[in-house]
Amino acid sequence: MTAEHHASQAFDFDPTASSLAGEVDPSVMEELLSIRSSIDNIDATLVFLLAERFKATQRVGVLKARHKLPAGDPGREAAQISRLRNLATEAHLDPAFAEKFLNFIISEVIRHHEAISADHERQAGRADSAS
Ligand SMILES: O=C(O)C(=O)C[C@]1(C(=O)O)C=C[C@@H](O)C=C1
Repeated sequence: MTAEHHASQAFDFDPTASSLAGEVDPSVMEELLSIRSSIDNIDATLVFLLAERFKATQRVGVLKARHKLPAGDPGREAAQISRLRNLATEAHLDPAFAEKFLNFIISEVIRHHEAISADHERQAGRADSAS
C-alpha cells in the first residue's frame, strides 16, 4: 500500500459522523465535536502506543521461543498488575479497569508468543528431518 493510500484512509475519517446529527442543539453539537477531537487524538496515540508495545513483545516472543521459555510469566504479571493498579489510583482511573485492560493485552501477547513458539518448533522439526 502506498503512502497516499495510507493518508487517504486516515483522511476518509469523518470526525463529525454522529447518529445525533440534527437532533441536538447546534451549540451542544459544537461542544461535543470539540471534546471528540481530543478523544480522536487520544485514540490515535493509543493505537501507536499499542503497536509499539506489540513490537516489543514480539521480540520477547522470539527470545522465549529460541530459548524454550514459557509464554507466560505469572510473577512478572503480578508485579505489573500491582504497579499499574497503584498508578491508576494515583491518576484517578479505576484500578480494576486498569487491571482488566492489562490482562486483556497480556492474554493477546501470550497468544502471539504461543504462535511464535509453535512456528519455531515447526521450523526446527523441518530442519531436523532435512538433515
Ligand atoms: O515480559 C514478558 O516475559 C512478556 O512475555 C511480556 C508480557 C507483557 O505483555 O507485558 C506478556 C506475558 C508475560 O506473562 C508477562 C509480560
